[in-house]
Amino acid sequence: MTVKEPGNSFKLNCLRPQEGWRQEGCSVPPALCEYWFGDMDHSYCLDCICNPSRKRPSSKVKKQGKNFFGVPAFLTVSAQLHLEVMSGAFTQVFTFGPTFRAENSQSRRHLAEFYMVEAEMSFVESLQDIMQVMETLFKSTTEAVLSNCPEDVELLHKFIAPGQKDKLEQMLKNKFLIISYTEAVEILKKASQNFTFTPKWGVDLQTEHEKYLVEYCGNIPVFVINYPFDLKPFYMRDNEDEPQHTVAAVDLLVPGVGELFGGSLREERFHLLQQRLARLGLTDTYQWYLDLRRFGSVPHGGFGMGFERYLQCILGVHNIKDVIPFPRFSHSCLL
Ligand SMILES: NC(=O)C[C@H](N)C(=O)O
Repeated sequence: MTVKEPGNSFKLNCLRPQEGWRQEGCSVPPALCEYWFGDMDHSYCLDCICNPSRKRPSSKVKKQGKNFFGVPAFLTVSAQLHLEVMSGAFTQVFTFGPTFRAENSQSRRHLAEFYMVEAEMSFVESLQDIMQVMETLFKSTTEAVLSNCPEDVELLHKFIAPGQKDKLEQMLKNKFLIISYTEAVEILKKASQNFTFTPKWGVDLQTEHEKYLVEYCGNIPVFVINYPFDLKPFYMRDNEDEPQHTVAAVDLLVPGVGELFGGSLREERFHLLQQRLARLGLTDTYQWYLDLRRFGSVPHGGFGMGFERYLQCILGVHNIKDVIPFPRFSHSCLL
């Protein structure tokens, strides 16, 4: 392994297919499964990669020929909607599979193809319940990785991210913090730091904002909850509050990476979902989703966690392209 000065810009090509990847990269999926099957009693669902409709423009990674399926098909951006169907039958479900996003980004945190762990739980009525599962998933998986391959994690920490071990310990031993989106914007407005994007209620948090918030919170992972209604997708549950109208959404921001998990309570109320889809002109596309509510639904919610970002977070690897053997990103699909 070639070791360069910490802080320099380097590629971990040597690590990708060798020990680091095999030990950490490969020990995470079993650790995740152990958590879901063992402690949580979730059912594993395989999801499909080709879907007939797209939820957001970023799913346009590749448009399949119309003739093959008879309808235009797109690569999946999330298994969530299918997991919602399955959670109606099996109560608690999860999946772990490839996900595609056509973000035109060269950033150190984005890939066009990545893996996501997604979970959906029925009879969940508060964000608190979802955050509890996110926090235990993060902590128990990390503890399993640390106890299954301590030497390899130590080696990576020593040469790639000195100080990461202490940071990880802080994350594991402290309770994650919770702030609302509105509080987050207030904190950012009061910051002495000049941001490239001026923080403003109703506008998405940028990477620089997420970084500031995590540092402000003492480098402990922080849940940001209740985002503006107009910023979020149609399936998130309306908090029906005013004057600042929000939905029951939650993102978990972690040191060094920013957003690691995203989730929400889902809108299970037929009339509210129907109005929202109609306003967005999506009624026909999501008729099947609406039917899930039409014929009876239960309060439910879930989340997704980016697998490669999780590896970045626990190992302290700066660039996401260094935790995956064959990274795909805009204008790059090599090998
Ligand atoms: N399953 C989830 O809640 C993940 C969410 N659909 C996302 O795309 O981030």
